[in-house]
Amino acid sequence: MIKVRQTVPLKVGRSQVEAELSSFHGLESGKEHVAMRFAGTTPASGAPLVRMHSECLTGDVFHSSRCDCGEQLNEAIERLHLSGGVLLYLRQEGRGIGLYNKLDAYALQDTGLNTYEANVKLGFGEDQRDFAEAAGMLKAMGIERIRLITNNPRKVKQLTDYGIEVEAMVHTSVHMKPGNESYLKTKKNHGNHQLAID
Ligand SMILES: Nc1nc2c(ncn2[C@@H]2O[C@H](COP(=O)(O)OP(=O)(O)OP(=O)(O)O)[C@@H](O)[C@H]2O)c(=O)[nH]1
Ligand SMILES: [Zn+2]
Repeated sequence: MIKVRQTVPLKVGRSQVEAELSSFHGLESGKEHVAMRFAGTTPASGAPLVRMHSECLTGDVFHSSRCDCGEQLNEAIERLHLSGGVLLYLRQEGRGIGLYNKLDAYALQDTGLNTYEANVKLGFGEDQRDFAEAAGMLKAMGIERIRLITNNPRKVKQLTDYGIEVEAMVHTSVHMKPGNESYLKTKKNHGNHQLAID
């Protein structure tokens, strides 16, 4: 049974907005997933807005050109600051394969494989993430109905299967930049991400 362990106030994001950071007991993976709750300046009525973000050290921290993760994280923090809601920051680097393996996958992508093929070539699944613990974290916070910020239908399906009602999928903007165009196109064409690109 997952329970909230500790909650502390802090300021986050580029605009240093107020949030509450929570850690958890009972995460079987042993990963240090956290949740950040935002009060919102003009909270909307209805189910709370949630962003379930998988860790990407290269994108979130170093603003790597290869992906859109850091931009999506910043966008989510800004939206949650306005509307209120929760950010789950999940320590599932590289779609669950870890940082070192993700770097191997990047090296393979430089030889012509796409992001999914590179995972498979390394002996992993295309996407190894499981969102059971994320669903448990939401329930521990008393949240069972949400609007989810994502373009990824797999996240919606998994949360639904784990007993969270996803009332709406709230898409992020497309964060295309030199270096991540084929990554985004592959997410759309192979991963069925709902991205408004050709
Ligand atoms: N294996 C692998 N992982 C990657 C690659 N590029 C980004 N990632 C990881 O993909 C994950 C992206 O997470 P999210 O942004 O939460 O999810 P998403 O599946 O892109 O879906 P959205 O909710 O629409 O953003 C992070 O863990 C990144 O580290 C890659 O080329 N290979
Ligand atoms: Zn990334």
